[in-house]
Amino acid sequence: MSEFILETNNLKEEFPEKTVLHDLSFKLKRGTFLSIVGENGVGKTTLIKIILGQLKPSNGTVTFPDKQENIKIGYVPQFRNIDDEYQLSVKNFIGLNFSGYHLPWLTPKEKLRLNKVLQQTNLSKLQNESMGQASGGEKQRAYLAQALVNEPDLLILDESTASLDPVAKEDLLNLVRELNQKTAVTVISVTHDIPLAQQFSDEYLLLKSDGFETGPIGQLKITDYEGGQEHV
Ligand SMILES: Nc1ncnc2c1ncn2[C@@H]1O[C@H](COP(=O)(O)OP(=O)(O)OP(=O)(O)O)[C@@H](O)[C@H]1O
Repeated sequence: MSEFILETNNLKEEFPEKTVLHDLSFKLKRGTFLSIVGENGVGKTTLIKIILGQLKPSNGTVTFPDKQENIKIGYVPQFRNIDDEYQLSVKNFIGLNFSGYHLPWLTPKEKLRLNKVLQQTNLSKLQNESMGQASGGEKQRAYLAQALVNEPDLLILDESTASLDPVAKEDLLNLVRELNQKTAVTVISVTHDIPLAQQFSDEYLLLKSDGFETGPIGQLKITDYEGGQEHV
């Protein structure tokens, strides 16, 4: 198994109005918690879409040294509220994401996995509650649990804590960090919250309008971030 889960080489995305990602090359070590930061519009979500294979870069490549088909990716979206009337239980909501989900019941193996993920995300007690009645932080933990059911090698959080209150933000990231340290799942977190990135990550990737910077999180200075504090 390679030491690296993915690497990008000279990535560039040319949109009609704008070019983002300027010969972006970096290697991500397995087990790392990487925060991707940068101003609005510098290409953070574009990079995630390229990694997920949803968008083809205009130039450059993303490669998975251990072959793409062997790498499972879990994705946690930005928080979106779910209608109060949404009746699906927390447990069934999480189960929706099992790959090969096509039966109205779960296999014994899937049930075991679901119970483990419910425990890992502190949702066991809430499993039979309806998603509509869960708090914002609980809903977001359910999205995290959905991303975890297929035992991903790489977990991608795309501004997943934005719109949560400060306590729920920290709870979610504490959980992700614990999973990262216990199970060695690699984490990529896109965020505008520099203090939280500094608290929870190992490495950073700062995208800029004309380039990028990467290194250990201790080297990321708030002043490096164009716009600084006003975006925190
Ligand atoms: N499909 C597209 N066609 C044309 N332009 C696009 C497309 N997707 C993104 N862009 C433009 O590319 C730039 C980068 O978008 P992207 O969503 O990757 O930025 P971001 O860094 O994630 O921003 P934010 O912090 O606001 O979420 C933006 O100016 C956006 O308008």
